[in-house]
Amino acid sequence: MPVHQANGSVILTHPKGSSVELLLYGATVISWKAGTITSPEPTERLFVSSKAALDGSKPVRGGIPVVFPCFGAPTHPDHSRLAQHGFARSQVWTFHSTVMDSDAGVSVRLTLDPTSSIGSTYDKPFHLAYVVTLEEHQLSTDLHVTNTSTSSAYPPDNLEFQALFHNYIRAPANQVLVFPLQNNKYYDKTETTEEGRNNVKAEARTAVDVREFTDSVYEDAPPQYEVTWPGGGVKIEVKGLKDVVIWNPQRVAGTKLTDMEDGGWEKFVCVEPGYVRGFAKIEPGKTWVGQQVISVIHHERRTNQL
Ligand SMILES: O=P(O)(O)OC[C@H]1O[C@H](O)[C@H](O)[C@@H](O)[C@@H]1O
Repeated sequence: MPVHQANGSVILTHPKGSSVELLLYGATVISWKAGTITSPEPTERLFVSSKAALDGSKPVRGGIPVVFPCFGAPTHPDHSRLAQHGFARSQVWTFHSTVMDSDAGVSVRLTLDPTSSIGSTYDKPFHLAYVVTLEEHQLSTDLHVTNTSTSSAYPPDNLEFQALFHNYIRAPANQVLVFPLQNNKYYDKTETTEEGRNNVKAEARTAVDVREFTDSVYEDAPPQYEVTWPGGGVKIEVKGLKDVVIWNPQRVAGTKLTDMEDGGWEKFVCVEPGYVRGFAKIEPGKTWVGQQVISVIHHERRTNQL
């Protein structure tokens, strides 16, 4: 059975051996195993802290949490009562359907609609659909956000939101490079003052590393980037997700996270495609789609690109 559901989790298995596990809680992908052409044995590609809560008591520290409708602390009046990163990562989603089940790919759709629990802190009408697609060497996640308002008032009852895929890519953090982001503008959330955090910087490096505590929001990033390390890597292609956040807490911030295993920060880099600078805006009845396709890189790091 290529799509198997049990105890609040959904497991997708591809005929060529790759697999994905996601929780209905937060629609969080907690495992993606895939091989490469030269090393076909399916290998875990995501990091989940051994101290992560997987029982629905708090967002998962690892995998791919879905951030919606605000990134970080809320800054929009519609989000003012929400927690950091919004509610999508801490609500139980509904299994809607198997979208595809073939040699080309195995794909499922989860949905999230307003509930009384969500309504206590967020009252905008919305419908979310999350489609997760597994191929032999590739994982795609698509978030469809619909403004379900039926109001015909003017000005329109727009849905304004941020969205992001918080990918914890399993990798030797101190050897990771992310590129191409040279000359891209970014905001540095490790700055200690509000003024410093709001100050736009230009990325000087040919490739970005996370050997020090890093929390950078790249605005209007390219639609494709690579995350590589000696002997491995992934390529991320995006649609509708104009920004990308690169985060690694290193020891300095990692030890403050109660659900981070000791030294966990050495085992991943978060490369998070999103729409997080400003707000995506959709009119009543309209749908917005944000998509990422993560592929395993088969070649060694191409140093001539750096
Ligand atoms: O601890 P969390 O709420 O899961 O957030 C983890 C991290 O998410 C993003 O990468 C933000 O840019 C960071 O500032 C934040 O620390």
